[in-house]
Amino acid sequence: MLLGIPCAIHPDPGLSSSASSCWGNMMDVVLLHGLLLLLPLAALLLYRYNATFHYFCKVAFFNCWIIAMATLLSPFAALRGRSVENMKLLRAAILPLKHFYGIKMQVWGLEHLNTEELYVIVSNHQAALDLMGMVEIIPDRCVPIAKKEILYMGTVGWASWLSGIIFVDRYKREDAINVISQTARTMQREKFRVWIFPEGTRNQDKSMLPFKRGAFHLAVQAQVPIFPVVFSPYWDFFSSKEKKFTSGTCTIQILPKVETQGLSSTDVPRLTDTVRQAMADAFAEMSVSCCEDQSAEHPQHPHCAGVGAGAGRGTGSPQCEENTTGTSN
Ligand SMILES: CCCCCCCC/C=C\CCCCCCCC(=O)SCCNC(=O)CCNC(=O)[C@H](O)C(C)(C)COP(=O)(O)OP(=O)(O)OC[C@H]1O[C@@H](n2cnc3c(N)ncnc32)[C@H](O)[C@@H]1OP(=O)(O)O
Ligand SMILES: CCCCCCCCCCCCCC(=O)OC[C@@H](O)COP(=O)(O)O
Repeated sequence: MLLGIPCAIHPDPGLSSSASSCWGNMMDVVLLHGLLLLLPLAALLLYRYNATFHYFCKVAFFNCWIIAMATLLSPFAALRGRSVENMKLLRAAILPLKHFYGIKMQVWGLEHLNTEELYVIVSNHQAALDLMGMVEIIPDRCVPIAKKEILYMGTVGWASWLSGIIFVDRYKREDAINVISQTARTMQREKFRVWIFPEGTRNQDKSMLPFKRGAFHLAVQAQVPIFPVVFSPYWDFFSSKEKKFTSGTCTIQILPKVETQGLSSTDVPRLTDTVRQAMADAFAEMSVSCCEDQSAEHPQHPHCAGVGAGAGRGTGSPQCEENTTGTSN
């Protein structure tokens, strides 16, 4: 008997039709087992040697991790209710991801964020992978502004809502402006910081998109400073166009704060341009050191060396904090 199928092991040429169909069943089972063994092997080989398959596996793992964590942690977050304190759970859930992907995180200028005051963080937005960089530096009591679509992503939406993430409908300008104006009032009252991606969408081009003005209106209305944050280009380890996802290094640079005290809505266009220019300069500088990294055989904190000269705009020297992971692909 094989897996509950009563059957002779060796077929006899003189067997009845029921016996030969029994032999057929056994062959099916053997083939099925063979296939079941071969499939993981084939997947393993594809993962190892096919960059596109590798990319999709890693992206799928990223999404599954977020969904799993959101599903696991939402009930705990729900006990507290909607609260910015739940961002700590979200942060802890995402922090380990860099280890799985072999992504090293280098942070410069973290000392700029070590202040009691409230502020708005603006950063460039390359991919969902930005979440891994965000959790490296996100200060206490800080919530991102996100597109409303995330709210409808099942438990991910639920976890995001419970963590106090603020949602805007990008296709309804009036509504989005209202949400931002209301945020300006509540961030002072409830003492929280806000993180906005002023490009408004993901962008992996060599330059940043024009900035939306909401973040700057928010900072001016709340009369809080802006901290520009720049993620170095992901080109050497991630590209959704080329379907590339390898291990690599991401540098996060926190630029000195830009004050908004005394500014009004008429100053917003100029403020937006000033901040974008500072970020674009830092991004360009990081792009150079990013490409140098690729060619250098033994880079020794190349980003620190590269930025020390240019990006120490303003206070203090840039702090280079390497947050290294062990694994690679
Ligand atoms: C518990 C454990 C759980 C574990 C699991 C975790 C799950 C993890 C999941 C999730 C984590 C979080 C993930 C975060 C990442 C998400 C990232 C995104 O979603 S990025 C997309 C959304 N973000 C934005 O879109 C930026 C904000 N947008 C804006 O600021 C825009 O300005 C907006 C929408 C308000 C309007 O956009 P316009 O396209 O119309 O363009 P404009 O040029 O900016 O504005 C047009 C006019 O309106 C004025 N305006 C804009 N905002 C104003 C305001 N607040 N007040 C007054 N006027 C305003 C402007 O000054 C402009 O007018 P004039 O040209 O200057 O005359
Ligand atoms: C029920 C199905 C759930 C599927 C859940 C997939 C989990 C991944 C969610 C991670 C959120 C990452 C945040 C992010 O990076 O969103 C992209 C937006 O910023 C910009 O959007 P777009 O570039 O304008 O499309």
